Amino acid sequence: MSDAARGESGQPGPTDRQPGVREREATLARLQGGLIVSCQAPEGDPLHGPHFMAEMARAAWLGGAAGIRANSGPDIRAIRQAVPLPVLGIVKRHYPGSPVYITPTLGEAEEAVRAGADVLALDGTARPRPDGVGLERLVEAIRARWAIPLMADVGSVEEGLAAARLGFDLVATTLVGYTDDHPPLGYEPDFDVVARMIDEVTGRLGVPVVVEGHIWEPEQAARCLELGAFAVVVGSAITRPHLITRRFVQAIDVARARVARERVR
Ligand SMILES: CC(=O)N[C@H](C=O)[C@@H](O)[C@H](O)[C@H](O)COP(=O)(O)O
Repeated sequence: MSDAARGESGQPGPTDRQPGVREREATLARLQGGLIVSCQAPEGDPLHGPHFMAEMARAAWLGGAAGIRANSGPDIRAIRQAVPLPVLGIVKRHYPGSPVYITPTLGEAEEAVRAGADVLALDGTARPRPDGVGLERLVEAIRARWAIPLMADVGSVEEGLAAARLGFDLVATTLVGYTDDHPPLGYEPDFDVVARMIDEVTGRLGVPVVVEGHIWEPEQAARCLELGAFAVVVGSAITRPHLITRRFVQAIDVARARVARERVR
């Protein structure tokens, strides 16, 4: 959301100037067919904090990223100042007893919008939210306040269809492998789910699908786009050095064990 859209007080609300249809369409057009780099480092991570995330976003921008996904008001604000790219904003917050943590309530939505998110992403599953407000009502409340494109992070094709019917501008596969609907995934997205999501959500309902999560190779990202994805989001494989290191170490450990076995024979 542009500074003008946040109004003179800096406090967005129903009366603030909002991005027009053209501005929203322009934001989505900039993301279409591109790589969105998720720059996130949770507390405890060596790169945690807005300074590191802004620099990470700058590196992604230099590499040709079309957009950035970022978590928390401070990170979104810093990244927005650092790079001229659309920011998909989320605020992750864990509430006791609630499985929903990606922009779970209106409060987190407000934090992301105030920080300058150009697209707001939120958990688009039907799972219970910490404040008991259902997804449909939350979407209504957000829409009543801000004219910002909304992206639903879902864990199944059914949830993708439901989110598309609720009027989300984008549906993302972010939570596939993280809910009860699907076993955990490794270093590859579930391409069956990706293909079905695109067929159903984009093919039948005309809502663009973003493939996010478990993309570790450039070829996987390219395959998603060939299948008809609107854009792809890559996080860990680009912005989480300790996970990238671990992958190399695991491969080396496997090779070392194999060599040792062959020597014994
Ligand atoms: C499930 C969940 O909370 N996903 C989060 C969403 O914001 C991030 O932790 C992921 O890093 C992001 O989705 C990108 O995925 P990957 O890091 O696999 O490229």
